[in-house]
Amino acid sequence: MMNSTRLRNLMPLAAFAVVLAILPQLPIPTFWITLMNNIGLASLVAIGLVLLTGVGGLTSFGQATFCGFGAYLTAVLTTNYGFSPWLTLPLSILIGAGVALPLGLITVRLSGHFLPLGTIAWGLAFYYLFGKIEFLGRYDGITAVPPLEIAGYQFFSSSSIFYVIWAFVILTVISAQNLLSSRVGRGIRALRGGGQAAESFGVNIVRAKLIVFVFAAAAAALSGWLYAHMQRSVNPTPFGLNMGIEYLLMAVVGGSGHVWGAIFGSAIVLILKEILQRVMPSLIGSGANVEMIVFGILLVAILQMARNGIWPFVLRFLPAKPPQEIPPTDGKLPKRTLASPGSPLIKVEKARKAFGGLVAVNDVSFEVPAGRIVGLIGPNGAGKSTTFNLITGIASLTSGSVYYQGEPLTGDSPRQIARHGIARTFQHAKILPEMTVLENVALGAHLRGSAGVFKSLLHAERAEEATLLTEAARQIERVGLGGYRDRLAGDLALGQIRIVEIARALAADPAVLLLDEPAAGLRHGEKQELSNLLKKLREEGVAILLVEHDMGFVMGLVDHLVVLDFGTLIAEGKPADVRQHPAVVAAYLGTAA
Ligand SMILES: Nc1ncnc2c1ncn2[C@@H]1O[C@H](COP(=O)(O)OP(=O)(O)OP(=O)(O)O)[C@@H](O)[C@H]1O
Repeated sequence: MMNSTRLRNLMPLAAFAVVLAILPQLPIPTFWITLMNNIGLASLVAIGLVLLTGVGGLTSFGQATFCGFGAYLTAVLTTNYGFSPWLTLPLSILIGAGVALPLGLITVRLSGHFLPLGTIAWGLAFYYLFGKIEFLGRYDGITAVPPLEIAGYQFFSSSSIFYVIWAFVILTVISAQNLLSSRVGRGIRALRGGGQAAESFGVNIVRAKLIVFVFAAAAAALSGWLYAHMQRSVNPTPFGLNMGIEYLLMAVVGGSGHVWGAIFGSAIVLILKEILQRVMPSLIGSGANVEMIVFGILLVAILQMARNGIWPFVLRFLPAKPPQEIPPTDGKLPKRTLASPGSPLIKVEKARKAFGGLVAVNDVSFEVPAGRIVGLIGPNGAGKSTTFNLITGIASLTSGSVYYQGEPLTGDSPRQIARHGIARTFQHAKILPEMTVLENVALGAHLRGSAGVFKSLLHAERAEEATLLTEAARQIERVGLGGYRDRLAGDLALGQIRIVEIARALAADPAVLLLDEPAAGLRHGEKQELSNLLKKLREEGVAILLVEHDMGFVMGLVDHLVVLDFGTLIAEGKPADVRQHPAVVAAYLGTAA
């Protein structure tokens, strides 16, 4: 059964499909239909780029190459070997994805400007490769590619292939939206925030990047396949670096974070180019190629006015998205059996972290037992957050060990550590501001779901997704933010954002909770509620490690205190004893004690 949110989400798509269906029937010059076809082909590539660049944060100038693989494959197989184009359709998509996989494995790990440079390199290399191979007709390419055909009907005319192209665009929009709104998609969307929070909740960052990379390449290869059968010839020119740059421009102008922005951006860029190519020569005289200069200036002006592209601007005039409806479910998520209170869960043994000459954590040892709250305190720069990062695998130990139930965690990635049920919040909150509170918290439950990319593309994971969202909503209620469930997380006050982080950690069904300054920015009453929640979690058997500067909050809550100063453990024990400790009074508590 389709829920009403999903029905409402499908309405614009349905309206768009109806307009498209009518369009070729109207007395429109063929020229405009051909332009629409080109917009459709470009939209496919740009939708891939929205996922890759806008959502995943990976810039690629090389998408035209994947169009080339799709186009050349079908051109060769249909002309030389008599394959049916419908048979080459999956093969073209597969070759795009197949080439993207090793290329992605090499390039997505590159950070900063190396990735865009890498995409430029392959964009150039493959253009020359296509042009040099005898078998591919060198720079002349391959001609006499057959048109698409169904039951004897050949899609020769612009207005007939129009339907095929736009049917594929709509299918690609649906699958892109399905992917983005799934568990896998939340992991992909979290890449923009740097990925650290996502990794701490079990998202495989490299895999998430590869998924968008392969999706974008497959969409581009599909565009190439359609191009070959629309044009009925292929040569290297449309698959070079110039086109790669133009596709990226389309995604950025449209609004690179939005699937609809891709279609919008493709339309703006191609229509603008077309109009300028017609108008400018008659205004200035032909031969000077002035239209490209004006085109460039106009695009820069558009981006100056709308930095995030034009689609977000259009969205302001459209009705606001309705709150996400969670379909009723009686599905259950796996739940962890917690260890008996008092049994040691986390053991930090002679943990040491040196940043060059600075020893941030100096051979520190302590334990965090199940059903206990341990406070980790110390002056600014004492090494508390670094200790957190050592336990959760974000920073690597210089020496020493961290154990979970006697098992060493040393060398494990944050993702592997999260699997044990070790969940955390961050000192500098790492929420995803453009995702709702519900989506942010659902990211915490990532490891409790298992649906993969194919199920997500087809939206066949709806039962599991409903249980994940129900769990996220339950945790949001639990921390008292029920009224903010559908708000964008970035719109919340800092104190509330910290509480969202706690809800996200709780959605992971944690055995150990590491909270980095959770009370910062909270009002008195809110601190009281947080304190009650943490006490309740302790009763349930959760082990809590708490870094906090608010001594009133810490003293009334923790069972055991560990005090660091300049990276060294200077005292530990019951709060009442530790606050009397001369070294602690001298180093940290002073008059606050
Ligand atoms: N990535 C890093 N590179 C170099 N030095 C670092 C790095 N991270 C932390 N440090 C240094 O290590 C020391 C401990 O920092 P840490 O953030 O762990 O302290 P803290 O006790 O959490 O302090 P605060 O209460 O101010 O957050 C500081 O001197 C800090 O400057």
